[in-house]
Amino acid sequence: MSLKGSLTVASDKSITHRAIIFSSLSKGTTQIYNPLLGEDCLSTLEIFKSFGVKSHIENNCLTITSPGIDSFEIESPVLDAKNSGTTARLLMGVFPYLKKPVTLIGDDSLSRRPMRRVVTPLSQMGARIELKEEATLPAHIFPSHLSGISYVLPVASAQVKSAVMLAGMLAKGRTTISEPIPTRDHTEKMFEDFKIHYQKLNRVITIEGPQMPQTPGEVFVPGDISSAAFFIVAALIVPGSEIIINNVGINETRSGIIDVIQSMGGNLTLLNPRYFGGEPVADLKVEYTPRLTATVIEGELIPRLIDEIPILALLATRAVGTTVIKDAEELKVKETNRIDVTVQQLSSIGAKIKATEDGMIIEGNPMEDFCEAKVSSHKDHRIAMMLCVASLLLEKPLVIEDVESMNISYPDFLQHLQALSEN
Ligand SMILES: O=C(O)C1=C[C@@H](OP(=O)(O)O)[C@@H](O)[C@H](O)C1
Ligand SMILES: C=C(OP(=O)(O)O)C(=O)O
Repeated sequence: MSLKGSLTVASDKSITHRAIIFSSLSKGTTQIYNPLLGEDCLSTLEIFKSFGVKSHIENNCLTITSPGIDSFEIESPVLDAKNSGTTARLLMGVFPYLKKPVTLIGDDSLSRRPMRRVVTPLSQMGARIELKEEATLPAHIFPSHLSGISYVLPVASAQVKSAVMLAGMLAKGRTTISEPIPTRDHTEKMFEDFKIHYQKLNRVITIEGPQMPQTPGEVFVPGDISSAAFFIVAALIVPGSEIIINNVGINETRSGIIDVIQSMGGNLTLLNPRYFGGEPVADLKVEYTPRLTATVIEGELIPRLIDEIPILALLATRAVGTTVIKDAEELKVKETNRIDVTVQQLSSIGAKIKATEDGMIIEGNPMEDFCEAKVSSHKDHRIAMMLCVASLLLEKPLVIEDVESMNISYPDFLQHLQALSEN
């Protein structure tokens, strides 16, 4: 069954988290238009609501009214980031500034993910944060006076960069952060929107603190390229498909998937490029491509498409030749070990895919049929949606265990897929 028609995918998760954080830290009212109301962003919102921030959702607009960070009331000291790494890591940069100690917890998956990467720079700034021995949540975070530091990011992580940027904004003195490999720059853009002065020169960010964010009144969130990725790949591999995805963010730090698809010979065209709320966007036209060619995905490309690797692995199974994905060891510390889970799930339906230390190797063949199998998302939203797209290539749909994990980033995914299939 081919996919036809146009759609607007889920709004950007990374930008919505940051819009909620900055709106909550600044005094006054901010209207966030087109927010993502997926479970992860709601985890961020719930934490700020527990501090006395008020919110209201109407007509695709989230209105946040905050007394400002200096007037937060800490009613409950236990704060739950649930499944969201972005919530946990970015907010660790803010919590040492609070007037009372708090404990940050998460669900089973988040409680396995590494937190030392944020605690190390924050401790150097003077934060007192106690983690479990394994360097994971729960984290006990005590009120601390922070001072600026110079820090070179040892991992290419926008979450670590953003935690240090937020702490640097609230700290006394100069913070410099060097980023050897560029990562998504939505926090930098939000700094500009909320009037935080900083400099970025040759991958080095400098902030003079303390500074308090000031609301611009309105923030606009574009469509999420990481969510669009599932429909892009679906249209490329399901015969007869032709779709248009409206208003997708194509920020250079996120658009690695576009480069990869172009290098594979995929029929993907960017229409009407423009700006939407300070972020570059375009409408993406995608058509079925019978002959895709294998590629290599590595190096500086990896952070520009890190969350798209499970769905790109599926795409590679339909391309002619051997696709190699390397330098992607960060995938092992996402909601699941996404190298192992992607390889297990795609192998079980007949794909020729092998895990390596830092990625995977995929022998693609557009002619080979997938077979029925018992598959599971392992409670990872990106794996759930990747398996839904794989299912389009089978006669009988796959039964996917824990498919509802897609509510983390894309609650309307199945309705959107259904609507395109009916056209
Ligand atoms: O900053 C962000 O919004 C994100 C950064 C990335 O994580 P890392 O910083 O751990 O690479 C990404 O995988 C995650 O989905 C969202
Ligand atoms: C890794 C992800 O998110 P987070 O780190 O915020 O849990 C993701 O959305 O794929």
